[in-house]
Amino acid sequence: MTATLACEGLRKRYGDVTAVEDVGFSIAPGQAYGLLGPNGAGKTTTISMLVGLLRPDAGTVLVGGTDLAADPRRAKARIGYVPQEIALYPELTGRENLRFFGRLFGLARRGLAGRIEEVLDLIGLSDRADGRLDTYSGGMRRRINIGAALLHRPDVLILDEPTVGVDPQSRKAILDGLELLVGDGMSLLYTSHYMEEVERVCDRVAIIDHGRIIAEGTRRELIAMVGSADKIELVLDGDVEAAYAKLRTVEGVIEAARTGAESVRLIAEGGRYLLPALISAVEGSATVTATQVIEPDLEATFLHLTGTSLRD
Ligand SMILES: Nc1ncnc2c1ncn2[C@@H]1O[C@H](COP(=O)(O)OP(=O)(O)OP(=O)(O)O)[C@@H](O)[C@H]1O
Repeated sequence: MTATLACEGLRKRYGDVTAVEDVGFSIAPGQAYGLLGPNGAGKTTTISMLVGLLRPDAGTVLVGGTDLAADPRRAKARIGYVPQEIALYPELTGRENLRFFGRLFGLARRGLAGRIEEVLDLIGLSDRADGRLDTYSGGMRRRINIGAALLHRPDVLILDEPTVGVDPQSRKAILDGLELLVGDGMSLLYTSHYMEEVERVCDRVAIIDHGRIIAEGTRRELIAMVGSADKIELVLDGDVEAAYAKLRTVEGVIEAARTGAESVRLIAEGGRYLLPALISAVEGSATVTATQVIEPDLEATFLHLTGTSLRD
């Protein structure tokens, strides 16, 4: 099957700064692909090369099998690009802004009005379409950005950190809308430094750091890289020191630490299933008054691979 979007060996340097080095991945039709990395990791530079705004120093981009460098017109027609900011017209309504972009992109007048209504529905702004842009929240404006990128029915939608600076309500509307689009068969390239968004929206994820992809796979594959151990927090009432000594000996417990006068942290294989054994182990010394099992997530993978936290 031809990939909707594929790139290989992408490189971009700015003087001494290597912004992107040897970046490559492939997005199948209907796949939601996440590019996860901290600020400055090279996400925007990568996207700029994928959409033809920046010429790579090396590497190739294929959009639906068409080489972007050889036939940019044809390749770009299949891409919907949502940059971090686009200039919208504050004195025009949401609908008028979409009409403006539709004409700017060269869409035929015939059919445009109907397509605008479809897009307004997709981005959840049908009932506010006649409001002026300067009365919109930041999140509503971002949704108009997304709508503008969808007008020409692209095969792949590329979004550069679409929820930065967006209110929670719009954030939810954006993520819900993207899930619907993917459900309808659109491919997505989603970049973010919020791992919980990438975990929610994307089937496959590349972790990018210092311009390079350092890990790639399904969410499950990436999380498996940190191993299958869970973190368990226990709050105890009674002789905590004696209980702690007993907990350390329970089979499956890999590490144990006192984290407070009444609390203990354990790292254990299959932590969830170990809880009954832990609770009975401390019997006679203390009772467990609260438990929390924290399963590994992409944040843990990122920490494991880079030694730094995603949110710096
Ligand atoms: N025009 C430029 N000139 C010089 N250096 C640049 C330029 N654009 C980006 N860089 C550098 O390249 C690296 C990657 O930047 P990029 O904007 O692609 O990262 P990012 O992951 O998109 O981060 P952010 O979320 O902050 O935009 C950074 O070190 C940045 O300072």
